Amino acid sequence: MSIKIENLSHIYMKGTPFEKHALKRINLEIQDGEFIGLIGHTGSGKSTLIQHLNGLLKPTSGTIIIDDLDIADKNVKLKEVRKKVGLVFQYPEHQLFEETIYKDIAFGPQNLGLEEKEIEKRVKQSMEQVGLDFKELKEKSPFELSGGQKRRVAIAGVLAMKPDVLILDEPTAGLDPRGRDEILGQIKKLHKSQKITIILVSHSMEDISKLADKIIVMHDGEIVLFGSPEEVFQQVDLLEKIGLAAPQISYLMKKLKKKDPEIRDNIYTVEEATQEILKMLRRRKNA
Ligand SMILES: Nc1ncnc2c1ncn2[C@@H]1O[C@H](COP(=O)(O)OP(=O)(O)OP(=O)(O)O)[C@@H](O)[C@H]1O
Repeated sequence: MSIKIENLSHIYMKGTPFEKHALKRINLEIQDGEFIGLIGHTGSGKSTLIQHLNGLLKPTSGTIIIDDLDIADKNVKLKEVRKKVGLVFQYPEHQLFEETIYKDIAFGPQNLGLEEKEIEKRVKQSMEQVGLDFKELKEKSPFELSGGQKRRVAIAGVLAMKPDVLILDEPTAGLDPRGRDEILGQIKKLHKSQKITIILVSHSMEDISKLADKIIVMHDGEIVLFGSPEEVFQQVDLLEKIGLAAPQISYLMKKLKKKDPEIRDNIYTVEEATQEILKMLRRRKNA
């Protein structure tokens, strides 16, 4: 499902002393099935942008067309928009409230008025899609699960609505490295198997670079970069100016790899880069 945003602006508390121009004439086109990473500092406008995509926020001006549907149009029902676009909020496990995992995931489809048989099918499928065992876990309380598993239940709840676009706001926030890897692995699998459009919001260039086909970089309410990871990483000066320095490491390590092919791929942190450079120096010493 394609998304086309034209001249989208959003001003919070317009006309008050607290007025905030959170989105400034955003233009963006996302193609069906793309995996998009959305990155930017706190306050750059990421959450404001994604909340427009499922109708939670209305534009101050501009249009958002999702699959030929102008979702800002007053006549378009929010229920229709939510069926197309699933949004997983930050810390979605805080919104789990039913006594069993089944009931929690079934909540959305029940609201759609689906038959019990279809609901069960969807709960089962969406649990499988996030790597949770249906039989073993369906009657358990969500609160018996680990942080990462709870989050997967919350994601399954959104998947059970069968959205064409899945937006995840900081899905790895607050998880330990294992939980992070699990969630990212599941999201990657999901994209591959379901071919849905995914927008992954993150502060971590590392997470995003591992998964996304294209990266959107936001700064102060504007999209300052939009392109493949390779294209975005090459804009070293701009990224440095807005304080997103990490991709520089990846970019420089790629350059270094041309001189020493044994350097491994996908290095995004200072620690990893240091390790690889030390290994490279050792290799040279032993050569
Ligand atoms: N409900 C609101 N009322 C007023 N201002 C708001 C509101 N929500 C966000 N803002 C402001 O709008 C700007 C963009 O905020 P937004 O939450 O979209 O940024 P973000 O990039 O998602 O940040 P984070 O990474 O912290 O989630 C910020 O300056 C923020 O303070």
